[in-house]
Amino acid sequence: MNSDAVLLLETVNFAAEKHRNQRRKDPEATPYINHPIGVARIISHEGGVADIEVLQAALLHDTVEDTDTSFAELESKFGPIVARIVQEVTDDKSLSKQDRKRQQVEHAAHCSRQAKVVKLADKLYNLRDLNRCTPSGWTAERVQEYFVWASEVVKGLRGTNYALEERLEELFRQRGVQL
Ligand SMILES: Nc1nc2c(ncn2[C@@H]2O[C@H](COP(=O)(O)OP(=O)(O)O)[C@@H](OP(=O)(O)OP(=O)(O)O)[C@H]2O)c(=O)[nH]1
Ligand SMILES: [Mn+2]
Repeated sequence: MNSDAVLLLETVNFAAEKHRNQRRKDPEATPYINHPIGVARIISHEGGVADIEVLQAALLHDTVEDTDTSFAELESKFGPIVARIVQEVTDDKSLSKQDRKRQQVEHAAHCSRQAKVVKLADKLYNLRDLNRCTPSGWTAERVQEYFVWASEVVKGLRGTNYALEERLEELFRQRGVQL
């Protein structure tokens, strides 16, 4: 039995159940699970990273932030390393939105390499999604502000994965945003 394959299916199934009632903000209300699956896929397919714990953390990365999942639950099901990576990429929801955004910029450089890979792929997925279509209710200015803020976060993540950083740089360049 290929235990990595079994583990990944357990993880993606857990994430799918947790995000089952959630939709993306695009006009078609795409199932939310497309996002964590896409982030994990960017890491393996484009980043060339096959670290099972990083791929699991990518699949789980929004479960605590956006569903009823706790870190204790992740730790008991998937172990301390996966739970720690998810914790590193989870915003503190008790803070105001402005403080959360500022904290991401400040914390990026202090994350582990594993967490940095997840954060790079998360930003890459979301920026591509913004290029694909505008979330309901977002103005062009809000989209541009997200690019500018994301570039500030990505600055702290540099030196982690050349392929992902190159692709992010190209997206920022297209928007006239200096990294
Ligand atoms: N581009 C895009 N984003 C969508 C869509 N639907 C949901 N999102 C999520 O919205 C978040 C970005 O929107 P914001 O307004 O900045 O954040 P908010 O969720 O705190 O309101 C991202 O969260 P995140 O993954 O936690 O990442 P981050 O905000 O920490 O970078 C992203 O995954 C969509 O259709 N397009
Ligand atoms: Mn995300």
